[in-house]
Amino acid sequence: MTIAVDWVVLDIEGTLTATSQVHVVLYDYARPRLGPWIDGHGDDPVVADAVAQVRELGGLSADAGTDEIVRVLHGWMSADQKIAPLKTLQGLIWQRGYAEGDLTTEFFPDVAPALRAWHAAGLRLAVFSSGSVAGQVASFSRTTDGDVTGLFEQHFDTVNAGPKREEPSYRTIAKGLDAEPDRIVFLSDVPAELHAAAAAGWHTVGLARPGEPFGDADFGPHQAIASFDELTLERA
Ligand SMILES: CSCCC(=O)C(=O)COP(=O)(O)O
Ligand SMILES: [Mg+2]
Repeated sequence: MTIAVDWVVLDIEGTLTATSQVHVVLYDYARPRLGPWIDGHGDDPVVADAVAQVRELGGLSADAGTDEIVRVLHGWMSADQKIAPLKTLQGLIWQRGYAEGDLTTEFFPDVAPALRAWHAAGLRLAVFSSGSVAGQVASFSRTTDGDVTGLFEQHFDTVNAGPKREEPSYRTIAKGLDAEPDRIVFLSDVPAELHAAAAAGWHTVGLARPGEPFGDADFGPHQAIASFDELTLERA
């Protein structure tokens, strides 16, 4: 499959990394650290704002303590609800984890060679993930394929773009990239995300990676591939 575009926008979980990299490695790392992080960073306005959002969205009282907040956050993680204040707090914890060498991102084997080839061919790379921008950048800074942060020009999350399954988020990103929608391709493992991107006029490619949650999914009108090796991208 060959597609000619200027921008390649990539999802992370299920597209660049195995789902277990997020749900097991990263979630297990964040889980016991949420409470201590909240207690240790009460002066950080980002943390204070996230905590206030957890109280509101989690139906807690305004004076709910850290234990109650952590219980809500753990519940969201168990249900894999990618709610913005949870992603913000996780991102801060992961940022520290990568900086201290506790965490390393493992990409699928086809990913780093493809990213480097597309970048070398003049394609511009960006990310759209539910993971916070801080978490995205940190996770690219220390991978089994080295530091790949320099390959990416822009990062989008549910805070600066919006929900991944809603068309307006993709219009916001296209504006941020200063690109016409038909000059952008979105790569994701989640059909509902691809539907939203296609509704905004983007090219779409589904990742049906064997053994992943969406490995056998019905990608409908979207072309589906099992590996980046099956995809040729050219600069428009
Ligand atoms: C270090 S970013 C981790 C990714 C993450 O937290 C996540 O929820 C992945 O969601 P995606 O939208 O990339 O499927
Ligand atoms: Mg995904």
